[in-house]
Amino acid sequence: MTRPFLKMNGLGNDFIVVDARDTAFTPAPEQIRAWGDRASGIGFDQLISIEGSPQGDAFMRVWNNDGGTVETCGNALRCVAWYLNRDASDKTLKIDTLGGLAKARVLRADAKTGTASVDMGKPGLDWHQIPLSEEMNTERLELQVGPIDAPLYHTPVAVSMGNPHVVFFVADVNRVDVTATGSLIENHPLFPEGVNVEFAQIIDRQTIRMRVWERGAGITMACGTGACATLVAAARRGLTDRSATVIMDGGPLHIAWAENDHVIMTGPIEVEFEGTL
Ligand SMILES: N[C@@H](CCC[C@H](N)C(=O)O)C(=O)O
Repeated sequence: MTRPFLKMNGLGNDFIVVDARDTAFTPAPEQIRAWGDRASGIGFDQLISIEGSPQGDAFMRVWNNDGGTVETCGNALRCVAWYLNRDASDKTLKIDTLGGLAKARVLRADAKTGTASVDMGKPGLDWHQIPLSEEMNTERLELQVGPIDAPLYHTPVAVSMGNPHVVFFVADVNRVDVTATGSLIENHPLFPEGVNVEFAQIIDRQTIRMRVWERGAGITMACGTGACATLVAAARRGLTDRSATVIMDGGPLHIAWAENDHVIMTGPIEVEFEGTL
């Protein structure tokens, strides 16, 4: 059976989006890995299917390119919002995910691009079994990768945005070996279900530079849930205001942690091409 898809991205974090509202889509993990391979397949960070939902406008299912199902994806939520509301009518969409219900508004849309704002819900500050202090320090996690003068990574902040994140604050994000360090932390025994890893450098109280190692996908150009987790971690530690721009390799997202505890993510989407699986 053939399936049409859209190749989309949010700040370079890229997806294959399949509309499965009428016909079920249940790809096997090895098939996802083959499609996701950038050398021999189509290449993407996540595979997304849009399904029907009894409690929302749609259900968004997410697989990483290693074939594993995960709870949610912030950048893909903006893409799905654009897909469901391409005329950018003044409408709040409810998009359900395994990580919880998100509410999205499309602020601008044309045939190939758009801007959307997503209420990602409340961050989880006690998502993991690891003992967290008041400051949410994961005090048992400390590691050094590389030569003796390499940076020491320690006391990250653990935040759930529906999916798990640990955020490390560093003096210079350009000195971080994201692949070596990120893959070690993703597979650290403290995180039996794996974890997304953010390395964040505070520029000023409204600006954070962040690089990410995504669970099940490796280095990506941007991570929406990672940007939200980073802002929550920084604001909770008193390093930034509750509203800031998080600049990733693929560009900036605006994140606000509102007084009602909800995290609002605003940023762009882009359509690259369409095709058939
Ligand atoms: N790129 C995403 C997150 C995708 C899932 C993540 N790798 C996980 O395993 O939880 C985003 O924009 O949030």
